[in-house]
Amino acid sequence: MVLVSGDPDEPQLKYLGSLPVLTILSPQQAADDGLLGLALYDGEGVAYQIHEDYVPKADYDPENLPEHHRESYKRRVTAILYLQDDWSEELGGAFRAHAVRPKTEAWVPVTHVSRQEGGSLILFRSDMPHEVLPTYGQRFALSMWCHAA
Ligand SMILES: O=C(O)CCC(=O)C(=O)O
Ligand SMILES: [Fe+2]
Repeated sequence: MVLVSGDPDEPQLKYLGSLPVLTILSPQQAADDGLLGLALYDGEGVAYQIHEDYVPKADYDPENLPEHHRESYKRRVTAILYLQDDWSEELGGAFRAHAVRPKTEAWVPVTHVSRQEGGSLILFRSDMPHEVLPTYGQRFALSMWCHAA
C-alpha cells in the first residue's frame, strides 16, 4: 500500500491536483493539515490493518505516527470516497467497521461491511475502528477528515 506522504511530487497528489473539483482544496495543503489522504492499494493482497483515524490528544505523538495521521487528535468524522472505476466482490478490499473499541477490552464484533464500487462515499465517526481486507485490484480511497476546532 502507498500512502500519500505529503511530498508534492507524489503522483497521487499530482493526480488529485489535476481534478477540477479538488483544485480549490489545494490537496498538498489539505494533506499537510491532516484533512485529506489518499490510500492506493496496488492489488497484490495488501490490506490496511485495523485502526482508528482519531488519536486522543494525550496519545498524539507526531514523531511516531505516519503522516497519514497528521493532526489526527482533531478528527471527528471521516468521509471516504472511492475512486476506482469498477469493483466486484472477488477483488476483496471490503471496508469493515467495528463498534467503538472499549478502552480496556479486545475488539468487539464487526458491525458493518461495505462494498467498494467507485463513486461510493462512506461516513463514520473517526474514533470507530476500521480496516480494509486484502485487496486484489487497484483501489483508491480518498479520505477526508472533518476536524473539531
Ligand atoms: O481504504 C479504505 O477504505 C480506508 C482508508 C482508511 O482507513 C484511512 O485512510 O484511514
Ligand atoms: Fe482509516
